[in-house]
Amino acid sequence: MPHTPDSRALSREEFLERLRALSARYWSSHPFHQRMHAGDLSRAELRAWAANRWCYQDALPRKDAAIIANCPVPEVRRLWLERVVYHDGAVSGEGGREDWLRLCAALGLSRAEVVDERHVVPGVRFAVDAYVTFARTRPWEIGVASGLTEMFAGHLMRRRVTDVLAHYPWIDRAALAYFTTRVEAVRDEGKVAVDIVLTHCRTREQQDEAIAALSFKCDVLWSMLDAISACPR
Ligand SMILES: O=C(O)c1cc(C(=O)O)c2c(n1)C(=O)C(=O)c1cc(C(=O)O)[nH]c1-2
Repeated sequence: MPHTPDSRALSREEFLERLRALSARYWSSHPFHQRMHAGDLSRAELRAWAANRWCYQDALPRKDAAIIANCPVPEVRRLWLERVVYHDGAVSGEGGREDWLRLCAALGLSRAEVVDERHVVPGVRFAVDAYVTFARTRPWEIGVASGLTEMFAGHLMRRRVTDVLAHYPWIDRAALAYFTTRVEAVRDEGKVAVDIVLTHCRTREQQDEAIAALSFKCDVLWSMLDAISACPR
């Protein structure tokens, strides 16, 4: 489809600047994460966090598959498929979901009680469902934009590994494989996703929708931690 240049469109630099400005609303500044990084969470709180975040981890490949299903661009579908394989693993027993379950096991949660989601609170389920529905129902490039919180995630994950090892000595490094592995992937995936959004959101309307999508995603993550914070300590 030929593009008519939009005179109101932001330059790549301005657009990127507007997206990056949303880092102020990222969940790194949520009080629950701040308590986690300061070593103030009880074992019960860490377990509630891991069991609830499982819901998010489990939804990611479905969210990414929804973006693929909506996307008419083969090069983007090929790139995006790597995300599904990353989380589900190339074979059974591998991948991000399995690494998350290993972290849960190290925190004292059985596989069965995580996978059946008995500990997942309604606010987390609502937030995660909203994220998957967003990817299913919005244009594919706007779905990609909603995942751009990954631009902010690398720094937070690196700090998480250091802070968790320092403050919760009963958790060993092997249990944190999800994060130690994910840090590298997020850096590369983040660059790919930013480039896709900057390239495919060309009109001012699309750019504004992409910024709103990233804002929505900040709300999804923040709401998850609000709901997790209300779990018994
Ligand atoms: O630990 C974190 O703080 C964190 C944050 C995010 C994020 O910002 O959405 C993701 C992840 N981790 C993550 O591990 C991950 O696989 C991931 C995928 C996505 C996404 O929206 O597609 N976000 C994130």
